Amino acid sequence: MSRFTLHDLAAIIDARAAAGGEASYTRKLLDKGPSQCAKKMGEEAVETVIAAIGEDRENLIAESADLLFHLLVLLKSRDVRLDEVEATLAKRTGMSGLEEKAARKKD
Ligand SMILES: N=c1c2ncn([C@@H]3O[C@H](COP(=O)(O)OP(=O)(O)OP(=O)(O)O)[C@@H](O)[C@H]3O)c2ncn1[C@@H]1O[C@H](COP(=O)(O)O)[C@@H](O)[C@H]1O
Repeated sequence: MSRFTLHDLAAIIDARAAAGGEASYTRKLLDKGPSQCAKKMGEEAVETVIAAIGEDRENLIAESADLLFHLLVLLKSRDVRLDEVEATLAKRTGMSGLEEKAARKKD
């Protein structure tokens, strides 16, 4: 079985966004606009933090899945593609986190 990736999930989100009329969770959330998508992603981020602090490994995995899904929906709501985020990450490879932070402060 081939590996399911975030790109596969982003493609499903694209398809739901393009599908006319029929109700889907993704489409309903996108129809509420970027602010609601951001609010929902914020909730999922908090739930992920709580799961991490609670040391419940299975819950952390489940909440992380919710968080990544809602991040992709949020990016879609602002027409940002996953590969654009990946390109930014790629530019940072070979640079330490501390160097990256210093470089950002100069911008
Ligand atoms: N990966 C996900 C996924 N992860 C989480 N969720 C939904 O995100 C919601 C999480 O919200 P909460 O945990 O806060 O629960 P809730 O109370 O039901 O949410 P709200 O009513 O507050 O919005 C739940 O309704 C989950 O079902 C997801 N919904 C969809 N997907 C993927 O998107 C595809 C398309 O889904 P639809 O758009 O529903 O067809 C699916 O096949 C999946 O691959």
